[in-house]
Amino acid sequence: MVNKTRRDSHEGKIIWSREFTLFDITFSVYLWRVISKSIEEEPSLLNCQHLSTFLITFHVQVAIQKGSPRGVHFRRAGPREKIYFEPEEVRACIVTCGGLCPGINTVIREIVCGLNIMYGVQDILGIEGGYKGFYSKNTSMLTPKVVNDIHKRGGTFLRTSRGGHDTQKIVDNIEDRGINQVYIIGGDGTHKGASLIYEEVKRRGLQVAVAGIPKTIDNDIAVIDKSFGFETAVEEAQRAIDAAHVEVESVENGVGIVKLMGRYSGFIAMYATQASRDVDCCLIPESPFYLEGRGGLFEFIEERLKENGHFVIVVAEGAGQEYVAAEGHDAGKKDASGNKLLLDVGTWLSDKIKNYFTMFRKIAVNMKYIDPTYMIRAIPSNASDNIYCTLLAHGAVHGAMVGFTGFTVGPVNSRHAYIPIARVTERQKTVRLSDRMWARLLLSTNQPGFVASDQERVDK
Ligand SMILES: Nc1ncnc2c1ncn2[C@@H]1O[C@H](COP(=O)(O)OP(=O)(O)OP(=O)(O)O)[C@@H](O)[C@H]1O
Ligand SMILES: O=P(O)(O)OC[C@H]1O[C@](O)(CO)[C@@H](O)[C@@H]1O
Ligand SMILES: [Mg+2]
Repeated sequence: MVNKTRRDSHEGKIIWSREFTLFDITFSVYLWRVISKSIEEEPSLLNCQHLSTFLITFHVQVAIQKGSPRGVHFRRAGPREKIYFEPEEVRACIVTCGGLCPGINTVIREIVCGLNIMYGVQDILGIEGGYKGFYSKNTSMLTPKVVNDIHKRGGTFLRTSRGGHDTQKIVDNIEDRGINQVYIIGGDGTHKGASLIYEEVKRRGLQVAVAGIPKTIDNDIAVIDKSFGFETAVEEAQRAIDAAHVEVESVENGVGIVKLMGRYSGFIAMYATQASRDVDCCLIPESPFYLEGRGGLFEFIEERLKENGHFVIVVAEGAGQEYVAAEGHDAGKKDASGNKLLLDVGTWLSDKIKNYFTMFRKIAVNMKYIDPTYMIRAIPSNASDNIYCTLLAHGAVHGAMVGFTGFTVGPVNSRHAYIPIARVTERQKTVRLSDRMWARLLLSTNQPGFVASDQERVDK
């Protein structure tokens, strides 16, 4: 399927087996001059001598990210005519870090099968238990047979962890084990770690490809259109919302709350609300809200209870953290990776609504609080995420085999591309309140915009 490279061992350089014609070279130089003006973002190469080859196909191989005046261009993901690594010389490893997400096992499976079946790579190691597994655990051998059924299970076959990223120890280990391709599946934190590994590998002059595969159920990774597992999560969230709706419409003054994941980004809550149509109000971290007074949540609940007899709220776990913290709950705790541990906005909101209606409005509300967060995160990916995971894994494999390094993969404006890791770690993706999706949500729920001033809130 691919032309292999020839190794010029005495100089430690890689040269292509096919000689370029003068036309190829002239054309490449011409293309380079024209195209380089518009290339802003490209992944690093393990060896600069590859450049002319890439240029020949480059003009049809870019994906463009909106958001800057000229757009930012990334190389298209996919197989290339020539590869950098001799398959029999590849020793690859795969590691999974951070929280769970539907589809991780599919990505692991497809990296293994992609390497083995498309390129004939035999030597693939599984790093157990996240970054710390590089230096504290034994590795396991991964073959298509070993990973054959794992996509049917949730979680990660390789296990995961937070914390424990020690760049020196990890790269020592990569060097000691003779690993030359590192596949890292994880979220923003994991990619920050991957970036440090890539820098250290480069500093030591190792010919090791470092490839990231973005994973986060929160869909908060910048640049890419969406992250894998997100669709599965939105679909599974419907079951919890349906249950809340059934419960509250079966009783008098039923108020249901469903808490969904989303630390700083309310994508799951926003999409699950839109999909369901049984939700009266969606609260996300990006959109401030308030409870009391004119235009507040309590007023809205009371109106809807009078109108429909029940009310369903979807709240993202990161929403309203400042209110919960203001009530004396300890907000300073962090997990092993340094992420802030969130306070439980679901139980806080439940108590607030119950107290307000029973004590101040003398209305007996029937509260039903559902927290399906881990149930949603632990399931296997649905059909469309499974296909998506396959594209990501194969994209990463093609990129590493061709000699790219320090990159992550993902769709940019629907085109799978190679994105320099630094691009996805510089910011987190959040819901833009000025975007059409949020406007559609407001139209469908007709919830308050929570924009009244303090004065307007009290002017009844
Ligand atoms: N700034 C950083 N530098 C180096 N390593 C980091 C950094 N932040 C996180 N890591 C490492 O990355 C791994 C995963 O990080 P984290 O727990 O934040 O999850 P994540 O990758 O962001 O995924 P998710 O948010 O979806 O759970 C951990 O092992 C952690 O030590
Ligand atoms: O409890 P854990 O496993 O640390 O993970 C919880 C966090 O992980 C995430 O799912 C991100 O992976 C967040 O939405 C959530 O706050
Ligand atoms: Mg994270």
